[in-house]
Amino acid sequence: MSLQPHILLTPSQVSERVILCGDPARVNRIAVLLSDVKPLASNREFTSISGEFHGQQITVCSTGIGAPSAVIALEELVKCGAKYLIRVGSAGAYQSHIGLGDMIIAEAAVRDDGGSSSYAPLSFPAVANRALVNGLCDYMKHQHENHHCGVVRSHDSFYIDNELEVCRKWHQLGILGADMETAALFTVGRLRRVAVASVLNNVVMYGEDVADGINDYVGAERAMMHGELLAARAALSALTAV
Ligand SMILES: O=P(O)(O)O[C@H]1O[C@H](CO)[C@@H](O)[C@H]1O
Ligand SMILES: O=c1cc[nH]c(=O)[nH]1
Repeated sequence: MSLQPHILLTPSQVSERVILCGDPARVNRIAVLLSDVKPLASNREFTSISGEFHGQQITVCSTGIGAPSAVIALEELVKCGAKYLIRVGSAGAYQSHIGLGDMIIAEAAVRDDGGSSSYAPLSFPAVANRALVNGLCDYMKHQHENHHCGVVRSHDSFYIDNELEVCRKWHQLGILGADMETAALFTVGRLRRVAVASVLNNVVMYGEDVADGINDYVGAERAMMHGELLAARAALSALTAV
């Protein structure tokens, strides 16, 4: 099969187990957890490497911001043979008990994004793969790290005028936090018959607690960097357990 037009990868370069992350810079931060790391490609928002973890080949690929580019990456990776994919992302919390650097493990996602709607009506649920979710939760329990399993919301906009109102609505409905890609990845992954999960590092406290976060800026920064690596470790553990 030919070179994929956006990720610039061929099937021989992609393993069955894949970590997806939004930020291209995160790819190299995740690389420290792998051995035998090889840079693969870098085009637009899609930066990729391969490496090994506990004897398994792993591909790490960034997806940029938002559902459209995340789904392009997913589709092209699946064409190259990816079968198990975990998003290692960041989120903003919708609940005040979720601290900075805490893990949010998405069991399902509210489809407030446009990307997933191009594929399926809103009545189609965005649900994670159960085996991968169990793997992520098992890892967190084993490490005694703060983690929260439940439903997240994926959206398309950061700067809408009624942001506070929207956050309050989803807070009241018990949604754990927000990102921009999880719902589309779950929806399209399900349609393409591949296993997808998402583990999100909380980088924004829920509204009422923002002042506390700013007062402890250094502590907050440390917690979030710890959270990013913790999410990646959990993803590697879950990917190599399936
Ligand atoms: O940290 P990443 O993976 O980029 O994810 C989150 O950060 C970006 C917004 O700043 C969005 O892509 C959102 O989903
Ligand atoms: O508040 C946030 C932080 C990261 N990603 C989001 O979508 N929202």
